[in-house]
Amino acid sequence: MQLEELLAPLALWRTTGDVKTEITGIEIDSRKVKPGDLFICLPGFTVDGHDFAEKAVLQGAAAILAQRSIEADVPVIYVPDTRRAMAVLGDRFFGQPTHLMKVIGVTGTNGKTTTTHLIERILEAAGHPTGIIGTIEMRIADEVREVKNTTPEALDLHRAFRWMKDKGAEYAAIEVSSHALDMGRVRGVRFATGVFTNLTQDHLDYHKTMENYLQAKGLLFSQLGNEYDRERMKYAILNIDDPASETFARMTSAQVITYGIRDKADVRARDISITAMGTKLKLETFVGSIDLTLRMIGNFNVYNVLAATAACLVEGIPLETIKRTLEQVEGVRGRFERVDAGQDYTVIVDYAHTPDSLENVLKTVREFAEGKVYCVVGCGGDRDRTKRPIMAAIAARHADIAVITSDNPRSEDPQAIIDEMIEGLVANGIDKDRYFTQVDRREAIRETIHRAGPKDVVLIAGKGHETYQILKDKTIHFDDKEEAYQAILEKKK
Ligand SMILES: CC(=O)N[C@H]1[C@@H](OP(=O)(O)OP(=O)(O)OC[C@H]2O[C@@H](n3ccc(=O)[nH]c3=O)[C@H](O)[C@@H]2O)O[C@H](CO)[C@@H](O)[C@@H]1O[C@H](C)C(=O)N[C@@H](C)C(=O)N[C@H](CCC(=O)O)C(=O)O
Ligand SMILES: Nc1ncnc2c1ncn2[C@@H]1O[C@H](COP(=O)(O)OP(=O)(O)OP(=O)(O)O)[C@@H](O)[C@H]1O
Ligand SMILES: N[C@H](CCC[C@H](N)C(=O)O)C(=O)O
Ligand SMILES: [Mg+2]
Repeated sequence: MQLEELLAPLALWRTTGDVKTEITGIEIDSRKVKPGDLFICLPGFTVDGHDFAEKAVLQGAAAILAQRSIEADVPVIYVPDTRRAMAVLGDRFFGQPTHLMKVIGVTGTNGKTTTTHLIERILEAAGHPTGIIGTIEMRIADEVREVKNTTPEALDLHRAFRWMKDKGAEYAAIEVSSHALDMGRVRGVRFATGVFTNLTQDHLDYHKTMENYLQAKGLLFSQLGNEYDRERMKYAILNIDDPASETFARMTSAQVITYGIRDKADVRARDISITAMGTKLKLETFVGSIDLTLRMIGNFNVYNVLAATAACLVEGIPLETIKRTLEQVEGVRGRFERVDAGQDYTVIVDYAHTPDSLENVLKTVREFAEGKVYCVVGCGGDRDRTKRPIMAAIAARHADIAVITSDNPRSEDPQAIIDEMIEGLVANGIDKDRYFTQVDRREAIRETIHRAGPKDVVLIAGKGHETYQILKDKTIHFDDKEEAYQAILEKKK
C-alpha cells in the first residue's frame, strides 16, 4: 500500500520525504522490522521507540512514523500522537478486519478468559467460525499464536483480526483488559458487543484508584458507539448484580442486556445447586427457559455462563444449542482444573490471583469439601501490592491451612512479597497454626500434598495455565499441574 493512501484518514501530519513510497508491512518493534516496513515509534514505560528508529532503518524500514524529531534516511511522518495514529493505520493496513466480522469484547476483573471461551464454544457449535484472543493464547480453528499480553497492542490486534478473517472467522471473542483500554490498545476495533463480568480490586499499582479502574473498564462501553451495525444493534451485556453496571449503562448508547442471579435480569439463573460433580440451575430468559446441568463448578461460573448465554442469544443462537454446548464444557485450562492421579484427596489448580476470585473459589471448594481445605497461594511481583495482605487473609479465613508461597516474583524479592502477605494474617489475628510459609513454590506444593489426608482438598491458586515462573534474572519452566502430579505420585511411593 502506498504510504500516502495509508495516511489518508489522519489529519495534521507533516513529512520530510516522499509519501508515494510503497509500504509492505508495519511494525512497532525494531527487532521485527523487515525491508519495506513502516516503523512506528512508540514511547514506552521502559524505553522510547524513537531511539530504535535508526536500527529499524538499518533493517530496511521504508518509512518512520514519529512524534518527536528524529534523524533518518527514509521519509519520516510526524504526527502529534503515534499511539493514536498506530490504531488507525493498523486498522487500515490490514483492511479493516473488524468491519468484516463481529467482535465481542469481554472486560471485568475476573472471568474474562472463561467467558470468552464459553462464547467461542457456543458460536462454533452453532456453525460460526470464531477466533479468540486472551490470556492463554490467540487461536482460530486449530491454529494457535502466542500472546505476550492478555490484550495485545492495537497494531498486533488488527493483524490478528486479519489473520482470523483470512482463516474464515465470522466472530472474534476477545478479552479486553483495563490496561488495554487505558492505553488505547483497542482503538479502531469495531466491537459488535461488549460484555462486563465484574469489578473488584486489582491493578491498583497501575490505576491507583478504583474509580480510575472503573472509568478504564467503561471505555469499552462508550467505544461501542451509537450506530446500527449491519442491521444489528450494538449490545452492552452487563452483570446487574455488580454496581459498576449502572455506570456502564449510562456510558453506552448500545442496547443494554442484563444478566444476574440476585436482581431481576434479562438473563438470570434460579435454583442453583452446587456439588463436587457440577452445578445445576434453571436459566430463564425473555425468549424461554432451560434447565442446565453443568460440569463447571461454582457460583462464579454461573455468572460466566449467563454472560456467554446473553452474548450468544443476541446473535440469534437457539437456547437448545447453548444448552447442549454448555453442558459439555469441562472448563477452561488452568481454571478449577483437577489433577487426578487416582489419589483419595482432591487437588485443584486455579488461576485466582485477585481477592475476589480467591474468595469465590475457596467458598466453592467449601461447598463440597468433606475433609480439610488447604490453599497454596502467592502474589505476583511488580503488581498491586495492596492485594497481598488481603489475599493472604482470605486464604487463611476460608481454608483450614493457608500455604503462603511465591507466584511470579518478577523483579521483587520473593520473601519480601510473602512478608507483605503475612502482614494481612497478623493484622487479622489469624492463628499461626492456620498457615505456614514456603518461599519455593515447588516445595510448597509438595509439602501440602504430603500433608493432605483422605477427602481433603488442596487448592493451588494463582498460576493456572501458566507454564513458567518469572524470577528476577530469568524465566523458568514451571507448571502447577505438573508439580502437583509429581508430588501426588511421589507421595504414593
Ligand atoms: C505496563 C505495560 O503494560 N507495558 C506494556 C508496554 O511495555 P513498555 O511500555 O515497557 O514497552 P517498552 O519496552 O518501553 O517499548 C516501547 C516501544 O519500543 C519498542 N522497542 C523496544 C525495544 C527494542 O529493541 N526495539 C523497539 O522497537 C517496543 O516495541 C515498543 O513499541 O508495551 C508492551 C508491548 O505492547 C507490552 O508488552 C507491555 O506489557 C507488559 C509486558 C505487562 O506486563 N503488561 C501488563 C501490566 C498488562 O498489560 N496486563 C494486562 C492484563 C491484566 C489482567 O488481565 O489481569 C494485559 O492486557 O496483558
Ligand atoms: N465470574 C467470576 N467472578 C469471580 N471470579 C471468577 C469468575 N470467573 C472466574 N473466576 C475466578 O478467577 C480466576 C480467573 O478466571 P479467568 O481467567 O476467567 O479471569 P480473567 O478475567 O480472564 O483473568 P485475567 O485478568 O488474568 O485475564 C478463575 O480461576 C476463578 O478462580
Ligand atoms: N494478567 C494478570 C495475571 C496475573 C497472574 C499471576 N500469576 C501473577 O503473575 O501475578 C496480571 O498480569 O496481573
Ligand atoms: Mg484472562
